[in-house]
Amino acid sequence: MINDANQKKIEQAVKMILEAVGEDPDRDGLVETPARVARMYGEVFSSVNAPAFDNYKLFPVDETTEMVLIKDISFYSMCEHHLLPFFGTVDVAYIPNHKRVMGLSKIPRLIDYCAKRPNVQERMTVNIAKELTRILDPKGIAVSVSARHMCMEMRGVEKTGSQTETSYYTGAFKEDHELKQEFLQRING
Ligand SMILES: Nc1nc2c(ncn2[C@@H]2O[C@H](COP(=O)(O)OP(=O)(O)OP(=O)(O)O)[C@@H](O)[C@H]2O)c(=O)[nH]1
Ligand SMILES: [Zn+2]
Repeated sequence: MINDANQKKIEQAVKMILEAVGEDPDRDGLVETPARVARMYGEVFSSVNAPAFDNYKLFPVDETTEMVLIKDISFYSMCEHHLLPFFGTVDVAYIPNHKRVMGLSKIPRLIDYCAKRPNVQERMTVNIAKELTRILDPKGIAVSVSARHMCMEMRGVEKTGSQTETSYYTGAFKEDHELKQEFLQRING
């Protein structure tokens, strides 16, 4: 959450950027832009210095419950090198432990929590697994992230539509080749 002082700080910075690129920050279309950008940064960076993610509920299950897989969860984040968006989908699987599972909607919420800060895709991928480990202590986690990076598309190397894929495995997914293959088959098939 951005407080009033920081909102003003961003507004001043955006005004300076507009001036530096040769724009007139006082023209009609731009006059409210610094304030809008400050509010927007408040949204897309809302996890910076936020308290640990605690918006979840755990539910009891039988100990034989197997892989819980949620596919194609959309996310939007910002690359920390250029402050341009990278966005795509996350597939997450875990093997429950301690006879408990997490409320399903809380996994996309956790992904948003991990996404709403300046990021690199690799670190976001690992962070999702770390948060799930903290909350659930599962027998294993698999996280696969596929994303488009605007810093590679609209500038720089300009490779439109290229996808960056990252993954991270813990516990049973790391040790059990068949389980990892099952995860990959289910997310790709
Ligand atoms: N590993 C990783 N790299 C990223 C990510 N997002 C952006 N990058 C890269 O960060 C690098 C920054 O490299 P620099 O050479 O300092 O920046 P640059 O001069 O703007 O580089 P170009 O993008 O090649 O023009 C670039 O290669 C980006 O593609 C990410 O999530 N993970
Ligand atoms: Zn970038």
